[in-house]
Amino acid sequence: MLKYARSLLDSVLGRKRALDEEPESSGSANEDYSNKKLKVEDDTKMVYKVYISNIPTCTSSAIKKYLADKGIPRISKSPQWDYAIATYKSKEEAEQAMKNVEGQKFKNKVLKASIQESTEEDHRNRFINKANKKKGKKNAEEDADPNLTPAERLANQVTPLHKMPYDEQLKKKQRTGEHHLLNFKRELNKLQLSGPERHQINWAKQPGLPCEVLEIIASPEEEGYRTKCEFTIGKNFDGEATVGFLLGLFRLGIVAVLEPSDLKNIPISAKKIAKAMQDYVRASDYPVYDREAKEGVWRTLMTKTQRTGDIMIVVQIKSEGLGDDKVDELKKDLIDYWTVRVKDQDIEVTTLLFQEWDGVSNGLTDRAPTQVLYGDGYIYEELLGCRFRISSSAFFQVNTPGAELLYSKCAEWCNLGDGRKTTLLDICCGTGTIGITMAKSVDQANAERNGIKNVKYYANKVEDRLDVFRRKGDEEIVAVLDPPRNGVHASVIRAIREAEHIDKLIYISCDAKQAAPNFLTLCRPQSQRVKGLPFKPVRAVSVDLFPHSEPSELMIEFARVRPEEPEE
Ligand SMILES: C[S@@+](CC[C@H](N)C(=O)[O-])C[C@H]1O[C@@H](n2cnc3c(N)ncnc32)[C@H](O)[C@@H]1O
Repeated sequence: MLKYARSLLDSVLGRKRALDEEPESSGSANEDYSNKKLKVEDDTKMVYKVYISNIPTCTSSAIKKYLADKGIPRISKSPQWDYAIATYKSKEEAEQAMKNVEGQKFKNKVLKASIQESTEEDHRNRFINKANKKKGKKNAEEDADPNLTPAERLANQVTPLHKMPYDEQLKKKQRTGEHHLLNFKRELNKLQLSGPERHQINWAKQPGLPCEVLEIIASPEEEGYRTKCEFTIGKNFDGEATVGFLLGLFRLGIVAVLEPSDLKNIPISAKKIAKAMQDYVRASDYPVYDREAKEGVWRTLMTKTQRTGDIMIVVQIKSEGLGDDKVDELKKDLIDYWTVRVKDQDIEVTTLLFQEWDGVSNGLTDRAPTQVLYGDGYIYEELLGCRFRISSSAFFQVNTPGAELLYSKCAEWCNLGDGRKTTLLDICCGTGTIGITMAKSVDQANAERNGIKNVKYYANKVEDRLDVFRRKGDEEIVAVLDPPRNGVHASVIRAIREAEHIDKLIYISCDAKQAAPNFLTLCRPQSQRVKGLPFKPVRAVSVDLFPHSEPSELMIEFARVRPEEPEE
């Protein structure tokens, strides 16, 4: 009988998601929406930055309050900076701000102030350069190129490989996968080992790659493959309400939102929905949310557009100050818009959801409920002949045909279903796609007969159910671990090692650099702390689920190193 361990039901119930970076700026509460400083109409206009220095580091909220009292309500200040920056559009205002603080004492330090002037365009380009350097982008120079249109800059930011032919992208990703494997081997060899167990990593002493590396598996679709998109609602450089992506990093000062029309990874259906939302917001009486002033109404639009044709739309607003009647009116109008008025644009919404979020974090959040305005709050996707129900917060691979190739390869490596009694542990299973598709494809008759009843789910964090690994029957155990970006808690890897009946672990990683500590714990020689025989990598393959972007999935098969087997 196959049995599947489900570690977390968050994809069904709705749990954690990464939140955008928080802004460092403080804002005044009552500004006119039409007069935002993010509106850039003339690139030759000047910007005046007041640098206030000699501030103790790690002092953000205190200095913000202090400067606000001195008539400087908006500053940029990071805890590690010993300075703050206030930006003005007029020289007079900047000079006044400088006068207000120059020579003043804050926490026993005498503040200094100076003004730096530049054009709007220089100001913007500097932020773009900074953002790119921070991301280690090689094309930072290119992005600073004044000949690049903002749309080209956005494409470089969101899909940095978009100008590279796809076969070149694949070669690059193949090399990246191999580089991660070599690094992992290098780190393993760096361990200071003195005990007799050090021979357990003799395999890592061999030159070259630590295991067989197969040729990268390409995405079946190169463009428009992203089923899930989260768009920001803000203003473009002309101050018009726009639904798209932020150009650059907000905390570095880039606040313009650009339409996704030129982005290769966004499907036409999602672009169409974003445009329809933009039309709606532009015609609305309510302003878009300003991330700096933390005012306004329209915040985020999320779309999930599946291969089945199902469409989920989630609209997030800041409702503070609107009052219940206005919010109800707005919800009714949204329902009418998305279910009736957009029909002529060939948009057939399956379910519409709504989130009210007054907090400062950007993007959809698990800290506020999501209300279902239309439909039942779910959509469906088909994958390897199985049908999955997806909620608004569910994790589901964003490239369905690519995920099919990944999971098929995983099933091949698991090598279940040739009559042997096997238990598959699908660790961090989310919606359960890996286990369920394998149950079907591996043992079709059995799956049909049982209606995939041979599955058992544990809706917990995997680290809270380590007992599952200890359960031992007479069957073979194969484990698949498909964790979040940063891997799993070391206790999970230690528990897998201690479960000596587990001989094979297929580790799927979307960020092999972050998962490297897990690989090390899995393969390092036995010690007081890390018990159980180690594993070693036997084969690996990259699977590209994100054409035109940097990441790809790296799947590694690890096998238990048994003493009777030569480790070399
Ligand atoms: C990369 S996804 C893989 C999901 C699954 N294989 C699928 O395709 O739907 C990682 C999953 O692990 C879940 N997760 C995150 N932290 C976890 C934890 N501590 N224990 C168990 N699962 C966790 C996430 O919610 C997410 O669903």
